[in-house]
Amino acid sequence: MSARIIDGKAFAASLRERVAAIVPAFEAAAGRKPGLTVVIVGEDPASQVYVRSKGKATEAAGMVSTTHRLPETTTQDALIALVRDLNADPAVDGILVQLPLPKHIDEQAVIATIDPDKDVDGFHVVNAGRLAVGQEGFVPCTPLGCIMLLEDRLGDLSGLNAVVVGRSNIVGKPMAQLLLAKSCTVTIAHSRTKDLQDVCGRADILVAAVGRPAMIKGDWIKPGATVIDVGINRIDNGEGGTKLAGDVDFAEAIEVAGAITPVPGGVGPMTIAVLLRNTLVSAYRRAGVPYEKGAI
Ligand SMILES: Nc1nc2c(c(=O)[nH]1)N[C@@H](CN(C=O)c1ccc(C(=O)N[C@@H](CCC(=O)O)C(=O)O)cc1)CN2
Repeated sequence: MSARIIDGKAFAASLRERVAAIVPAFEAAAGRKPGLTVVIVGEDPASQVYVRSKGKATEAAGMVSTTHRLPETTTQDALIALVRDLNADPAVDGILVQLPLPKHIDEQAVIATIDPDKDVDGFHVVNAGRLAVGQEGFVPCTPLGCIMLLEDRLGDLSGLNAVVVGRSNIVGKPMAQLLLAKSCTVTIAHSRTKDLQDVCGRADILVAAVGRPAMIKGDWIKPGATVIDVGINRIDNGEGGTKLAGDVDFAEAIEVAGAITPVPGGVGPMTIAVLLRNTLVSAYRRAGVPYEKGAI
């Protein structure tokens, strides 16, 4: 058996187009464009690439993109002061502080400063709480993108056994909450889980978000399962360079799974597409303009 490849790149492109098609209607109703501000501290090369991509995608969708590039030596107080200014700026609908931050800055303290109603990353504890109790808020972009891919592939997810390997605040935990909200039977597994292979083998939906290249082997996967690989690990390509690899052993998994996201080209591109979606939703909510929820 050879699994169907879930084309996250194509799905993300269509989501970005859908968002861009709605932006003019927002502008006509609100008299301004939606605005996303991204803050990056330091020179982490991968973060620089992601932030550039976010800026380009935001502009391509017809929104206002602003990027604050701060030096590695920026103090936590200076970063928090900038976030407070952005909270108070009516033209800013979405604030995103690129992670990871330099070690001398407490990420949680910075995230806690972001106005929850501009927190398009969905990382603020208020948005985590809203997700947990089923209230409207912002949901982290990567897990929401995974749910979109899963529903596109499987339709109704209710009753399915879902296993999420990884318990981070930005992927594992919100992913589990979203699957629960879709009426899946959810297990969160992690590095201390006993019989991890056995736990994974019971999953109709297996989400890997551990950050360990090729950790999930083919014989861990239930035949026909849908596998969502959130891992983006840079590894040696054997020719003196590097390449990206997921948390799932793709060559093995493709022989067993029913469908699987590749790395690259699976979940990754959904992160930025959903960010644009969250920014547009924020703009509508903040402007008090009604919008068709199903459309975005
Ligand atoms: N504030 C945030 N920081 C970080 C987030 C986030 O959602 N909010 N997520 C990641 C990084 N990230 C966006 O910021 C991101 C990661 C990967 C991709 C992506 O498109 N990946 C491609 C491969 C790209 C490449 O060649 O390197 C893919 O998987 O196909 C987009 C965004 C951590 N920080």
